[in-house]
Amino acid sequence: MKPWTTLRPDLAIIGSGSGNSLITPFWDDKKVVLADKGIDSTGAFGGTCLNVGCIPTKMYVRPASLARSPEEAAKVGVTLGEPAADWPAIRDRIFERIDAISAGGREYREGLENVDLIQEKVTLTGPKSFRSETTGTEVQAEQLVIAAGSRPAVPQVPGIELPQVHTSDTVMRLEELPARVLIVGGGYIACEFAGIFSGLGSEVVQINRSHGLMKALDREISEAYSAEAEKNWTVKYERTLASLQAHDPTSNVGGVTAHLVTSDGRTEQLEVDCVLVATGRVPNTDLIGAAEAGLDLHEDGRLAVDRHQRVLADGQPVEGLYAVGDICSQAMLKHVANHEARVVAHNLENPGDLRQSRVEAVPSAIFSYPEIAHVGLTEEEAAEQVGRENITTKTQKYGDTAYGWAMEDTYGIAKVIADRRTGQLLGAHVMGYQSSNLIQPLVQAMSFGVDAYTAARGQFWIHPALMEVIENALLGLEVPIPENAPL
Ligand SMILES: Cc1cc2nc3c(=O)[nH]c(=O)nc-3n(C[C@H](O)[C@H](O)[C@H](O)COP(=O)(O)OP(=O)(O)OC[C@H]3O[C@@H](n4cnc5c(N)ncnc54)[C@H](O)[C@@H]3O)c2cc1C
Ligand SMILES: NC(=O)c1ccc[n+]([C@@H]2O[C@H](COP(=O)([O-])OP(=O)(O)OC[C@H]3O[C@@H](n4cnc5c(N)ncnc54)[C@H](O)[C@@H]3O)[C@@H](O)[C@H]2O)c1
Repeated sequence: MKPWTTLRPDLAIIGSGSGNSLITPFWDDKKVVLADKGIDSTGAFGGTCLNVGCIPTKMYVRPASLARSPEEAAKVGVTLGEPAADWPAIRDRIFERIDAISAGGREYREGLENVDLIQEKVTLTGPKSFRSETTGTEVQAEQLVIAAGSRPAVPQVPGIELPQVHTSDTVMRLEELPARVLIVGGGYIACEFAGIFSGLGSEVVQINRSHGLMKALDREISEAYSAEAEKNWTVKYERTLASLQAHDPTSNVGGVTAHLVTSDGRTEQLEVDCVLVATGRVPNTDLIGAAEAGLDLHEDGRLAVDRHQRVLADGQPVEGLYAVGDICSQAMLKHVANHEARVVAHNLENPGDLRQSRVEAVPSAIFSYPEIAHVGLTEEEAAEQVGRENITTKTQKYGDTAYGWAMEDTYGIAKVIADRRTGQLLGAHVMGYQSSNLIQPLVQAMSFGVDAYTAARGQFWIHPALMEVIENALLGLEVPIPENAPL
């Protein structure tokens, strides 16, 4: 065992994902400790988004959607050749870029005189102190930010440890494109990978415990998306994974038999080459020993924070102790973590002028096939919050706009929900081509409090761009026309 060294920095951070951005020039003449154990599967620096999350997944979504071009082209009279996805080339293009960025980020931090990097797992020893058993370092910080993220939740069924079984942390580095993939789960990660693997040419079977996919979304969108997914790959509802058995237990290349159980108790078997488990993510509060350090947790294991992102202990904010990202946020989204990091960066530097993080109009997108984007309330939530009689909704089909005709689109929809008394937008849900971009004017209107009529008529919409689907959705709402409204 190494002798213990004690560091007393002005700022310590656990987590090099969103936490890494907190080391602003303000800290140049002060001492900072950054602790990160690295991504479990690769040891990489820089957290989930860069290494195993948003960025590599979307770099796979792009080739997968290009591989679908022949079906899209055929709708408008163009015949394209049979697509062939070169998985090793796609994988290497993605990770050559990402691994270099991660390595460069680590090297940069290692080279900074004012920053000590602890590249090991650390555990809290008090609200603003932690230790690394491996390096024998104890850190007692003036201010501490916990940005330790989340990890995949894996159901503990027999065979789950087989090498053919993956989470999003490992599946993107497979040697070959699997011919048959079983995807377990009906949420973000499961739906994105179902789109990727089916687009690239794998035979995909997606199973979900209940009926329908993306069930946390507006019901109309969840139903429309599920119907499209069912056309694009095999979806089996009301099934859980009971166990997995390797065909050849001594090899990690052969297939596996997945034993499923239906909700009415029947058993089924599936032969696949690879299993992706995407059944949610858990915050890493247990890994850092948050409860043992006396910090408050939500029921789902997240750290409890106030609007200034200060961590609570016994219901009270601990001065100089902050959290950002998946470890504390209900929405496990990178743009939320980034916003919280900007707020915390300000609060660390200005303890006498604390700012709050914004929780209104948080959008997100599911980059599946089709793509979905949403912001604000679902229709059910809106009806509950303001009364069903006070809401107005409009669902605009892409296919009923000029660009939708050009695309020969058959499934794209944009749904908007507003308060019919004031015209304020309450929620927006878009499914279809480029929905993650199309939704942005609605996020903007909600963020700046622009009513639906003014949002529609107070600006030009380029004709005949696909964005007209959003203009038409807004114009379809039954909302008051403000006095002197734009024409
Ligand atoms: C497959 C996938 C796709 C995604 N796609 C999107 C997307 O398209 N858009 C979007 O907005 N969001 C997406 N997300 C979510 C997004 O990646 C996360 O919300 C975001 O990366 C969280 O950042 P963070 O800083 O909270 O945590 P992380 O980036 O996970 O950083 C936490 C760091 O803390 C380290 N750590 C944990 N415990 C310890 C410890 N005890 N000691 C030392 N170090 C420790 C970890 O190793 C890790 O490096 C996706 C997530 C996944 C998994
Ligand atoms: N594009 C994006 O923004 C993006 C992409 C990926 C992930 N993420 C973030 O990461 C989070 C985690 O993603 P996720 O897809 O793992 O979680 P999720 O919460 O979106 O979906 C989890 C799914 O697993 C199912 N499930 C849970 N426990 C199960 C069990 N024991 N057996 C069978 N099924 C089970 C749930 O019913 C649900 O369908 C998301 O909530 C999101 O915040 C965002």
